[in-house]
Amino acid sequence: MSHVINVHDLNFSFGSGALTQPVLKNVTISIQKGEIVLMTGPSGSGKTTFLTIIGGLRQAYHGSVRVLDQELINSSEQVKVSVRQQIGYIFQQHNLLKSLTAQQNVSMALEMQNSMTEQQRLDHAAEMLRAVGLDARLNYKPDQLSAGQCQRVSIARALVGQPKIVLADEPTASLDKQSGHEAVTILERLAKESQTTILLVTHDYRILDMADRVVELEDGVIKEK
Ligand SMILES: Nc1ncnc2c1ncn2[C@@H]1O[C@H](COP(=O)(O)OP(=O)(O)OP(=O)(O)O)[C@@H](O)[C@H]1O
Repeated sequence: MSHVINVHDLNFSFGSGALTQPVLKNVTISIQKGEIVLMTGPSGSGKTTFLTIIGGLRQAYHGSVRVLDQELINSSEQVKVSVRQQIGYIFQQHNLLKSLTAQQNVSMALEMQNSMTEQQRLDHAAEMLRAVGLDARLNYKPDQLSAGQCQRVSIARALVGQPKIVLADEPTASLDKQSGHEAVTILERLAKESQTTILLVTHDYRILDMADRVVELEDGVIKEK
C-alpha cells in the first residue's frame, strides 16, 4: 500500500515556557495515494496548523511527518521546497490576483516549470479551466466572476501543475450551498481521475459525502469517524 502522507506521534505547540500552548498531541495518521480525507473539528482544534505542517509551510520538531517519502521534521529548506512543489493548495478565500485574468492566475502556478514556454503554460491553464467548466471565462478577472467561479479558478490553479497532493482549508466556507457543492464535486472528480490525494479541512457537513474517510481533530487529538 502506498502512503503519500505518514504522520506518527506529531506534537506541536505554539509559544514556549509558561506560555506553551499544545496544539497537536501525538497525532498519527496515514493517507494513501488517491484517497480523499476530510478533516473536521471544532474551531481552534488545530486543523489549519496541521495542514500547514503537512504542506511544509511550518516547522515542527517532535514526531515524524513523512510526505511523499520525505521526512519534514527537522528537514532542510530544500526538502520542504521540493515537497511544496508537488502540492496544490486551496484556501478559504480564493487568493486570486485581482489584476490578472482567470487564465493568467492559473498559468502563474506553472511559472516554476522552466521547461514550458509562456504559451504552453497558458494552454495548460485554459485546458484546466475547461475541466472546471470555465472555458467561457478565460479572460475574466476575479471581480467579474462569482465567488463559486473564483473558487473553481483556484481549484484549477491548484491542480494545473499535476500535484500529487492537494491541501484544502475550508474551500467552501465563503460559498453558498450549491456553488460549494459544485466546486468540491469538480475537485473530487478531477482528483479521482488523476489519483491525486486530497486532505480537506471543513466545517461543512454538506460535503462530507465526497470523502473516502472522515477524521475529526478535537483538542489536538485525531479520531477516525
Ligand atoms: N501563529 C500562532 N501563534 C500562536 N497561537 C496560534 C497561532 N496560530 C494558531 N494558534 C492557536 O492554535 C490553535 C489552533 O489553531 P488552528 O488555526 O490550527 O485551528 P483550526 O482548527 O484550524 O481552527 P478554525 O477552524 O477556527 O480555523 C488555536 O487555539 C489558535 O489560537
